[in-house]
This record gives sequence, structure tokens and C-alpha cells, in this order.
Amino acid sequence: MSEALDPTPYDALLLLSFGGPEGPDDVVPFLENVTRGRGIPKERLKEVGQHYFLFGGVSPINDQNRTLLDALRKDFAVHGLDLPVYWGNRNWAPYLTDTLRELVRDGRRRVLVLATSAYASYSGCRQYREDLAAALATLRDEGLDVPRVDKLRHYFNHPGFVRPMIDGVLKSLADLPEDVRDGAHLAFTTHSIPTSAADTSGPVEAHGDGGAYVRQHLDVARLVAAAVREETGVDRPWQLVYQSRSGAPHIPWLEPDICDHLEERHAAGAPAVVMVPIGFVSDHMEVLYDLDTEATAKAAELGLPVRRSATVGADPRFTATVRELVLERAATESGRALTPCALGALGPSHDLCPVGCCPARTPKPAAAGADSPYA
Ligand SMILES: CC1=C(CCC(=O)O)c2cc3nc(cc4[nH]c(cc5[nH]c(cc1n2)c(C)c5CCC(=O)O)c(CCC(=O)O)c4C)C(CCC(=O)O)=C3C
Ligand SMILES: [Fe+2]
Repeated sequence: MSEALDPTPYDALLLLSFGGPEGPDDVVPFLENVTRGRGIPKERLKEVGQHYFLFGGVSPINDQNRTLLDALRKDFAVHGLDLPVYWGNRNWAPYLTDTLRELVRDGRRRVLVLATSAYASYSGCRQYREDLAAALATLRDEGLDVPRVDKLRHYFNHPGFVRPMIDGVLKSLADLPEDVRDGAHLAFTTHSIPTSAADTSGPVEAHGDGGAYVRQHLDVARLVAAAVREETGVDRPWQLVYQSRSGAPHIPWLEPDICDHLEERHAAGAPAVVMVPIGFVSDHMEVLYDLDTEATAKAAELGLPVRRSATVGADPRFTATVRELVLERAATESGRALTPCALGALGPSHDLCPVGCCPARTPKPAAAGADSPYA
């Protein structure tokens, strides 16, 4: 065991995730939780319900979080970081509010949050902060003394997040038939969001001009493509594309969709495509259905060989990154200077979301930011 690491002032890490159904009876109530007040068309909900039923009503996301939780605890123990790790979800059990209540009962006063979402945007950041604020409000109404909650900075450009993705692409390329390997194109994919949300993602200075969401993904795509070029000696065409569009058809969302992109690449003569889900932290339903099922069927129909590269999941480099980010933030909060680590052109993300960062359509209180109503 190495020398003990000091997480002061923090006394807990909270793994905060999306949550997913764990059986057929969970699917409809889960979708109701996700879409409450979000104006998603009924037809779309029926369709998404079918994606889950195709997999027995079970999303893999909860098991993936159990695995990550376990890996984080082991990593912390091995490295002498004495910090308990809790897990709560926004949309399914274990619910965030219940986990926070447990934290309070255990006497935790300063909680650091790791969200399973690496980039800026309303859906990927502020919505997590809003749900934290709502959970804290519930506990306060119950008469509990609420803990102080901070959120780890965005880790999209941290080497421990990017390097496993590079390895994943190399592995997918190696898995393609040799005659199409060098000609393969790379399709970096992420969740589509309304263009209005993309334009206002990140701090106010990043609004307009495309917003932080697209810029951050482009930076990661560029990094991965460059590393793959370096490693294989082949310069492959690449593009950032989108998946999992939701919402009403008349509202503009980020495009092109991965399926349209595969069609377009095929027509342009691409001999193969590797789909690289840089927008996601684990191989959850968006990856399993939208890429491995729908887009892969589309490619088969076109006669286009495709592979889908792995997400980071519980890669040891990622758990090490979480440990480093915890220690980095603990040092900052204790007034000790530390050089934050980041690859690419954008530099390390802010620790504290400033006022106006990733605004909601309808303003709601959000915790763990400069505009938090909680200390
Ligand atoms: C940016 C982003 C991420 C990445 C960041 C992050 O990871 O948080 C993400 C992740 C996820 N999204 C997920 C599931 C769903 N997302 C939906 C709907 C929506 N997502 C949106 C955005 C994002 N979503 C948006 C703008 C909507 C429209 C409704 C609204 O404006 O709020 C719907 C409703 C049905 C539909 O229309 O698809 C479902 C079921 C799951 C769980 C998967 C599993 O079960 O394994 C995960 C990890
Ligand atoms: Fe989503």
C-alpha cells in the first residue's frame, strides 16, 4: 500500500448516473421519469420502449455502474485513498435522493460528484445539477442538514478518458477485414441535442458560435483521429455525427444522424466505417440499440462493413483519472495549487459551472455551480 492520499475537505464521492430499467415492468415508469415535462412525442416513446423490450426490458447501464463503482472502490483502496464511494441515479433506483439521504445519515458533509457524462450541455451537465438541487431540497424539507455538493470538472479531454477510446478504435480497425482496413472511415458519434441547446452549451462566452458541446466533441474526435493516424500510419477521413435524436420533428437537432452518414459514406465510396461513440461513458442502451442494432443493420443493408469501438466503461485508466480528479479538486479546495491535466486545444474545463452555463428552457435551481442556492 502506498502513502495515504488526502481527499480533505471531501468525505464522499457520489457516482451520479442516468439509471435504466432492470426488467419489462420497469420500462414504462422509467420512460415516464425521463420524459416528465420534456414534451417528447408519444410515438417516439413507444419506439424507445421497444428498444428496451428487445433486450428483455433491461438496460445494461446499471450493471455497468455497479462494475464502475466496484472498480473505483478497488482503485481507491489500492492507492490509499480513503474516500467512500456512493451511487445514485437521476431516473431509476438507486435514486439520487435516497442515496443522498443515506450519505447524510452516514454523517457525510462534503460530497464530490462524478457524473457519467463527460461533456457540457443542458442534458449532460445542468440537468444533473438540477436533479441534485431537487434532491437536496427534498432532504431539507425532511429536516435534514444537507451536505455541500461539488461536481468534478468535465473530463472529456482527460488522457484517461481519451486513451482507452484510441485503443478501442485500433482494436476495431484490426477487427475489420484486411482489404478494407486502411480505407476505413471514422464516424465519431454522440447524442444529438436540439441545436438551441448546443448553441447555449457551456459558459456564456461559448454561447453562439456553435457552443461548447460541439467544440468539445470535435476536440476529442481530432485527438483520437490524430493518434490513430500516428499509430497506423494511415490518414483516415473522419467526421463528427449524431445519434438517438428525440423530440418533435419540426425542432432542429444536431445532424447528420449516424444512419444517414453511413448511407452518404457508402455512396461516397468508403469501403468500411468504424463508429466511435465518444459521447458516452459506457455501452448503455443508446450504444447497444442505436449503434449496434439500428446503424449496424443499416450498414448490412448497404453491404458496408462496420465496427463499433468500445466506450471507456471501467477501464483502469479511467478509474485512475477519477482518483486524480478527486485529488486535484481536493487540492484546489484546500488552497493548494495543482496543474490540471488535459489534452487537446481547449484546456482543462472549469471546476465550477458559472452563472448562465448550459441554461434550461425553464429556469430551475441547480446545485454545484456558481448559481447554486446551496453553499
Ligand atoms: C446529451 C445526452 C446524453 C449523454 C450524456 C449523459 O449520459 O447523460 C444522454 C444519455 C442518455 N440518455 C438515456 C436515455 C434516454 N434519453 C432520452 C431523451 C433525451 N436524451 C437527451 C440527451 C442526452 N442523453 C435529450 C436532449 C433527450 C430528449 C428529452 C429531453 O430533452 O430531456 C430518453 C427519452 C426517450 C427518447 O426520446 O430517446 C431516454 C430513454 C440514457 C440511458 C440509456 C440506458 O438506459 O442504457 C443515457 C445514458
Ligand atoms: Fe438521453
